[in-house]
Amino acid sequence: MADSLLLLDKVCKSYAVGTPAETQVLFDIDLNIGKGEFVALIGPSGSGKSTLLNIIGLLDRPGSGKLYLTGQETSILDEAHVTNLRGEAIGFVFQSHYLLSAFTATENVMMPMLMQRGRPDDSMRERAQRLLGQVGLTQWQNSLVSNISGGQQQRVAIARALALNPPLILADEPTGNLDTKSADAIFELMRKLNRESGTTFLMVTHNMDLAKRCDRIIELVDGRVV
Ligand SMILES: Nc1ncnc2c1ncn2[C@@H]1O[C@H](COP(=O)(O)OP(=O)(O)OP(=O)(O)O)[C@@H](O)[C@H]1O
Repeated sequence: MADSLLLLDKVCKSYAVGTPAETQVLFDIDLNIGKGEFVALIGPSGSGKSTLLNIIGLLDRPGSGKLYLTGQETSILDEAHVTNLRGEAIGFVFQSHYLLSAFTATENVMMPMLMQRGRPDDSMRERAQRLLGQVGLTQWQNSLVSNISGGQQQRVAIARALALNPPLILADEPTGNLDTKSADAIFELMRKLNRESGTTFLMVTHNMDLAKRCDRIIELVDGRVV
């Protein structure tokens, strides 16, 4: 396998810990994802995919077990360092893309750079426009995102996820709201970016046709990798 980018060692997670409603949803998850891989995460509704993605995305902490990202053991990091690592190492693409509809495509893609560096400059705008070119949106770069199609909005979300050049992109049902043709185009775009730039992708999907076209499928059932 290629160099490891993400390593999970016996990760467990429970909700409502310490209450009568305590429920364990992840059981001893071991996972090793190499640099440059494109991995699908599948499983029935309620199997723990979003919980696992939140833990890998450093939005939630495991109850027990260890998570290494870019070689760093994350459980020993304080909140400030976790936030930094999340910003540097991970780009997020969601089914509802959470774009700012009153802003242009370029402004949306500039947003992570702005949050990192504080004030806008020409190099940010140029990088945002270059990324929009990579996702096929050059002619829409000055459009308000409220004025473009769902598929185009998802392309903006992908460009935004790439803004800080993270080694890992986490995509939660990125094609869930799209028709078959647009879903296929978005998947092929992510595959192309993965091949060209070596960015690692972990994609949660219910679409088996797309999952089969990934390098590897990880299946969760009742909180366990099967
Ligand atoms: N914040 C929470 N508090 C309590 N239980 C939760 C919480 N979030 C999720 N769960 C429970 O954990 C289990 C796993 O949920 P999760 O959302 O991770 O599954 P999923 O595989 O992503 O499902 P889907 O495909 O429907 O999104 C479910 O039984 C869910 O009800």
